[in-house]
Amino acid sequence: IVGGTDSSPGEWPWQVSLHVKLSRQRHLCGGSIISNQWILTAAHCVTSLANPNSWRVYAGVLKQSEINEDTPFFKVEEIIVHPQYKYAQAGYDIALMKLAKPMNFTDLQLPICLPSKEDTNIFYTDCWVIGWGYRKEKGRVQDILQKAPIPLMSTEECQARYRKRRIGDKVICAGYDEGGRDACKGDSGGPLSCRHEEVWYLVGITSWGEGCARPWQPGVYTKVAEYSDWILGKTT
Ligand SMILES: COC(=O)Nc1ccc(-c2nc(CNC(=O)CCc3cc(Cl)ccc3N3C=NNN3)[nH]c2Cl)cc1
Repeated sequence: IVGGTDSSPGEWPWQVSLHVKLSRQRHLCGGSIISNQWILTAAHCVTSLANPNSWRVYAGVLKQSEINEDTPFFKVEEIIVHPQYKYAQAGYDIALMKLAKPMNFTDLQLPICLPSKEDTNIFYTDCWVIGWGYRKEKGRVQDILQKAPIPLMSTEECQARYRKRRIGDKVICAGYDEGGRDACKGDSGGPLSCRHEEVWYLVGITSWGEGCARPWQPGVYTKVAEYSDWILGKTT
């Protein structure tokens, strides 16, 4: 996250850190708890590593330094990538991870609400992007979970800023025309969380952008409300 600040313990209890363990282990992406057995993340996070056994899901953590060989994690039983996904800029950048065992909810690990598909007309005004990603384009993964408030942008405004790309209605853009606050490398798969009438909703999944926090280059997020049928169909 560029231009963010440290989060507090339990501030974003739905945020998870997705680690990959091959020879070494490292944070690869963010993700969101949507039920006691399902994590929602970005397809581009998992297509490189389709083997569920390579993944470790860490919930209830604020700092990456809390994670060591003794830290409990959730194993992944199944990974479901959206069938129309090709690459992030083409959309459908959404995937589900089924945990091998259901988690117990605690103050530090709780699900976030999915927006309903009728939600596409709610104008969210209190949205935050969260993650352990870089604070600048040539940076490194951060220890303390970062948060930044980001205003949503209309599809028309977003298309005007990304002239060479097709910005469809299944993505949502968020950013500042002056730049300065944005997601960055290592944040993808994580939530764009919006609070509406005291309830937090998973409005977007961090997907792509042209650089990080550049002027006129907003972040592009998978619009979760457009996928509620797909999510419910796969998880119930
Ligand atoms: C010790 O462990 C490690 O070092 N781990 C580690 C893990 C992951 C990565 C990593 N992840 C990605 C995937 N893309 C994103 O995360 C954000 C994309 C994005 C989304 C929005 Cl909305 C806005 C802007 C951008 N944007 C554009 N340019 N940069 N960011 N790329 C790389 Cl590199 C690097 C290191």
